[in-house]
Amino acid sequence: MSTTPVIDVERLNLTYGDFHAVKDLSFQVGRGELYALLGTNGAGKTSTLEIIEGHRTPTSGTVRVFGQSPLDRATVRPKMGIMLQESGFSPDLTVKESVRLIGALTRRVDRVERVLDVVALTHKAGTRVSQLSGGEKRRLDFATAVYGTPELVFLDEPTTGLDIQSRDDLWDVVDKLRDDGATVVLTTHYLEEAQQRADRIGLMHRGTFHREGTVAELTRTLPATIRFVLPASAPALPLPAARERDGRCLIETFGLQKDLHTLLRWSEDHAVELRELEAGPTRLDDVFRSLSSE
Ligand SMILES: Nc1ncnc2c1ncn2[C@@H]1O[C@H](COP(=O)(O)OP(=O)(O)OP(=O)(O)O)[C@@H](O)[C@H]1O
Repeated sequence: MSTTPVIDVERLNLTYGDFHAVKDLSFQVGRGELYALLGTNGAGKTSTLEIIEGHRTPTSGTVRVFGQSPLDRATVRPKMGIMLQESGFSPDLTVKESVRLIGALTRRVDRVERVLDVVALTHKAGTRVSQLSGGEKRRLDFATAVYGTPELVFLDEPTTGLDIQSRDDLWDVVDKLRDDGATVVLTTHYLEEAQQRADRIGLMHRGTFHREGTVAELTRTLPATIRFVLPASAPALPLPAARERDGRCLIETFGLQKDLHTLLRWSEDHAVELRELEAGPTRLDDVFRSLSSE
């Protein structure tokens, strides 16, 4: 089996006039991986993806997709399924005509009926795009990533506007694509989805990676949290805690189990109820907040 990464980005730079949008970015995505490119607004995610997808030329650096320049569109493009934030299908086309158009544009082979079934739009095949609901439009956008079972799939905010059932359905389809060997690059502002789904995450901030690694690697550097509400009459806590409004307390710790044990024993000894008690490891949201405040 080939060990060449599906995506290989080396010292990528992009400037818009004198604005340096992507700065010396390097990363690789291996075959079969789900890689989430996350970041603050304006971090440079879209710019980076546009270069990898072959829509934009970098100012400097090298990008290889399947070992080739993404600007070599005739070779690389048929292997990519790109679900943009908005595909821009003509509002006058029907759903079926739009799906057929994907086949013509990507030059991949598939059956339109199969794709309609996979994205649950068979019952809307004859409906014009202009008459679809927001979630249905999003499922039609998703057809671009499904048509012809591409080897590399880009999902740009794929679940925005989808109800919970449609989200689960979409992820089931993505799982199937991955079972067939597809590599997936995801961008999303739903950090929980990235945390659950991604093998690795690149966290961008101001044009460069702030952190990169597995979710475990990203969260390991931050303390776990214990949150609860304390009655006003409670005696002094056994551990240092930040006091927030209305008796809310926050303990940050690298020894979650030990500190939780200390706290629970203290509450029992003093007959103090810790209301709304929550304890858990750092979530990706917390990593993001620490980033935004830098
Ligand atoms: N065509 C352009 N001309 C000039 N500046 C641009 C252009 N496109 C993007 N930028 C700037 O480059 C920076 C990176 O933009 P980009 O769209 O790549 O960020 P992003 O991480 O995708 O952001 P978001 O999460 O807000 O969509 C931003 O500051 C943006 O204003």
